[in-house]
Amino acid sequence: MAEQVTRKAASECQPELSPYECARQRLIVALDFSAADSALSFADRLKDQCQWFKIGLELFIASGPAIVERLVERGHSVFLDLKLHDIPNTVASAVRSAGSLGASMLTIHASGGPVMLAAAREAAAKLPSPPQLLAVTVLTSMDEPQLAATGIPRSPVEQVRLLAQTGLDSGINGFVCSPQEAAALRALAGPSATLVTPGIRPSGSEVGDQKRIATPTSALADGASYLVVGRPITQAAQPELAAEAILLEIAEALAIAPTE
Ligand SMILES: O=c1ccn([C@@H]2O[C@H](COP(=O)(O)O)[C@@H](O)[C@H]2O)c(=O)[nH]1
Repeated sequence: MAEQVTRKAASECQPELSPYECARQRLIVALDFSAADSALSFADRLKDQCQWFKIGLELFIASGPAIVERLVERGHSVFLDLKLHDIPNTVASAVRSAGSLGASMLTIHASGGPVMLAAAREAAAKLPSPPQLLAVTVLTSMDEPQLAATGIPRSPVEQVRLLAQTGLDSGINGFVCSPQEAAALRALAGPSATLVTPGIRPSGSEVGDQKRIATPTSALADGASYLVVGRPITQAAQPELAAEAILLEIAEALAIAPTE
């Protein structure tokens, strides 16, 4: 195979980095805004603190693919959270299109099944500089009754394990799960897997529509590679202070118990 560089940032930090620098590499801020200008000015406010930004469906649909390039141009790493879920041929084509934009990570739904996952992996593998594919297991807004309502008679952790095993069997080694399943998924997937956890809530912050949450400290202790935080930072009265408090909590957790 031709030499290929995956645009994945290392989830473990180099030993020479301080815990604070390492924290900067492991926090992903969700830019859930409805316009490019608001997202970019918010990213500029946090530019000295945050390396990673997540672009989700709201921003991507409102502002188009150019938003990825504009964040990358500013020196940021981009997690493109499009949660692709369609027939294998369509997902493979979407991976080819999205994978050329410059994002470092791209999501697909694990529940699309093994054929779809393998098609996505094969499409990514042919790109000159592919993003790391992350398979979304069970959305952090789902609990057991919500799963049951969609015909899934399992607990979230059982369903996360099942979908992650499907991902692993299809050659995918990165997953989105809630911090409550991080320990189980780390045990299943091993130390080299990338575990990205939304549903992060610092103590005392509003939960909103999330169902399976944990603090930054707990998520890291359980083996999360990256922590995704949206509203606790974007909706804070002083986002810089909110981001700083989370970075300090991550840095402290890493200093006490390096997780990788
Ligand atoms: O299971 C999932 C997958 C993705 N997300 C996304 O992460 C952020 C979380 O934002 P908060 O404001 O911190 O709740 C958001 O963009 C979701 O689309 C998720 O929450 N859960």
